[in-house]
Amino acid sequence: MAGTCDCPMSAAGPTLAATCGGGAFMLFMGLLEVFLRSQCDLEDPCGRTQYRRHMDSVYDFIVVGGGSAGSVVAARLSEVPQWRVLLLEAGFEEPTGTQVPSMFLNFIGSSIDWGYTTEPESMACLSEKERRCYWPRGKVLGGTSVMNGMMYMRGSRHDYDSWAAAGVEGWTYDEVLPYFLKSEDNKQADQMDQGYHATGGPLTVSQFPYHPPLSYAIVKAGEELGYPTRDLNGEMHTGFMIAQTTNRNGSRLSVARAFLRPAKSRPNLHVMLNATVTKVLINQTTRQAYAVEVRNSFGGTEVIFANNEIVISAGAVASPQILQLSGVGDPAVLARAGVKTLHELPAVGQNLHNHVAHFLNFEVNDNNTTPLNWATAMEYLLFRDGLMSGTGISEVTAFINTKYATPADDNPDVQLFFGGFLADCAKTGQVGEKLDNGSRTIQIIPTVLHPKSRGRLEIGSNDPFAYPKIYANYLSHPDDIKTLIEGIKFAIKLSETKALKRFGVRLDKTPVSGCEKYKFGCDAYWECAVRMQTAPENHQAGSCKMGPRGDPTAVVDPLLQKRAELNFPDRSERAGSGARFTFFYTVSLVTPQVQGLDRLRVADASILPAVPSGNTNAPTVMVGERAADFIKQRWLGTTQAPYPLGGHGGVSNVLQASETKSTWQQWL
Ligand SMILES: Cc1cc2nc3c(=O)[nH]c(=O)nc-3n(C[C@H](O)[C@H](O)[C@H](O)COP(=O)(O)OP(=O)(O)OC[C@H]3O[C@@H](n4cnc5c(N)ncnc54)[C@H](O)[C@@H]3O)c2cc1C
Repeated sequence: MAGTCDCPMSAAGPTLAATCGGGAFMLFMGLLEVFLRSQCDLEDPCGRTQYRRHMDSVYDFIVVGGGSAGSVVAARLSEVPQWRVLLLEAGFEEPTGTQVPSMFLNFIGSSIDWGYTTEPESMACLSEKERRCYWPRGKVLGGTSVMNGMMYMRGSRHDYDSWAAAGVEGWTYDEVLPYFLKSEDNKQADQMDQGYHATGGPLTVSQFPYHPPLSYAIVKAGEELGYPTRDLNGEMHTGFMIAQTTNRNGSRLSVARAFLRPAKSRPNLHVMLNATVTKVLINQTTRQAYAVEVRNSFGGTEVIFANNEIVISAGAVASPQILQLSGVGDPAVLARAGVKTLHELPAVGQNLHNHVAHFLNFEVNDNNTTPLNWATAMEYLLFRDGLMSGTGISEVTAFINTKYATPADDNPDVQLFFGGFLADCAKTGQVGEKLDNGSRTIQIIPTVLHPKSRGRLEIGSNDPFAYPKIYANYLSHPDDIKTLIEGIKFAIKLSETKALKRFGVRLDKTPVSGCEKYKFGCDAYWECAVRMQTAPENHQAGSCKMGPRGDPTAVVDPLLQKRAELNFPDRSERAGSGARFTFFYTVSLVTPQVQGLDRLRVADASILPAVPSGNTNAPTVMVGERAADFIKQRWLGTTQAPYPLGGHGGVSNVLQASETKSTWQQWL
């Protein structure tokens, strides 16, 4: 394998044995870990980001959070050699075990997981302890891209066009597509829809090297029900697919690995780990953000100044939390928490939403052995192939229409995820080792793509280390329940196809505890089941919503100030299609910037006004790309300020969210 190990090893992070539950797994998983860490391309001691122990006191740009968006923003800004960029990340380096695709669930609940729980829910997660849903989020360089399922999904044309139709100018599908392409290095571009993929970007995109036989059977089952197998990031968004993923040669490609490691030698990029931003400092006269307060790795507090801008990329939970801690938010919320209001913006933390799902268990005929043993381990260690090089049948996905969606719109309302055949934990690694529960089960997980339920989050105190209160409010809108029930019925129909019957797939009809009083399978039963055993997806979005300038429900602002024609002729060579395509597109010169404040942006999943139809990593990377590009245009490419300067001592774009609707409508 490529790479050299001739550099100091990184800090280990949680061990695989520990992520499997310790004790009984110690010997096999411990040995496996030793072997994995000796593989240079996985451990990558020489390629890893160099981080600093001490910060300078002033930078041009400060990026808060080194996750899916923040890694992109920091890497792209530091392409400008004269800019000094600081990336502050609360977590540490990614552990080597996370590089193995089949271990993708292991790190949930480990020390690299923030491990948020919601406040007690009234209509969902009812069988969870205290009715709280669990929200894993990466606390590590690379953020949640270090613990996600790696599925590369962009969402549909309809998603982005609807944002634009709601006033989020500059974000139609045609306007965002070039930014997906900018990142992409698609290793199978020739097998995908032409004109929708690129090569040569930092983010390697490809199917996993190995597919369990059941993966093929699932897409065949979809065909039996009339759904084509197709590139779901291409022309159409409805159908089945063994998805492409962000893996490189069978190992996880976190966004940090893709974007930050290649930038590790840039002297103008400083990366700090174990550095938690506790607030952003805002000048009350100029209404400009000018510094961040950071708890550094020594436990001390420092103030670091930004000459130009501060970009908050701390994710859908922490970004609104940081704004509120900084005095930006709803005055009532801030007052309750003991934080002085500096800028009234009640939308901060509102509009929080997420895909919502239900796990259906099915039994399958199988020899009932663990898929992780010395044979699969060796296959991975030597060839980066076999079950460890993928996520089992979680690599398959489908976008389908229930009776509530119109197929002609190509705007499916349910995504199916699958689970099973995961080579994750084994006690002995012997061929024939039995699974714990004595039978092989798989899961089909129907997921509501356009949830109408909305939640919110708010800080409960001015302690920056106290988790915010998350009110997810799942399944509070009746349409979400109705759609989910139809998704469940489709999943059962899928299990009854010839293709899946060959594997003996059969629904586990054990009633969900608490729902025994309903006849199994009727709508009332399923409603009870999904409320008891709610599966919150991991696609939290919208808590710093992007909206038209002055929209009181929006936190950040995509106002189109000036149009510019940009040309990326190199895209045509990268398309891998043989067909030349060149994008001439117009872009907003203003990006998600906090409404009414200057030099403060938010760029991460929190700005998505409505969660796209699909997984959220690729859309978040796209947001990072756009943010970096717009910042470059502001500070390098324009001679005039992108915002109209107001009469407030040079204050730009001052517009209080408390202004009336009629005031903000005049901007539309
Ligand atoms: C289990 C799981 C599976 C998933 N599977 C998929 C999938 O298969 N495909 C897909 O597309 N998406 C998937 N997702 C979702 C996707 O990974 C996320 O939507 C995406 O990574 C979010 O990116 P972000 O930049 O908004 O936040 P994050 O990537 O979470 O980044 C936020 C960063 O900010 C840091 N931070 C937070 N607070 C502070 C602070 N105060 N100071 C400094 N740093 C701070 C955090 O530690 C973190 O590194 C999955 C998510 C989970 C949890």
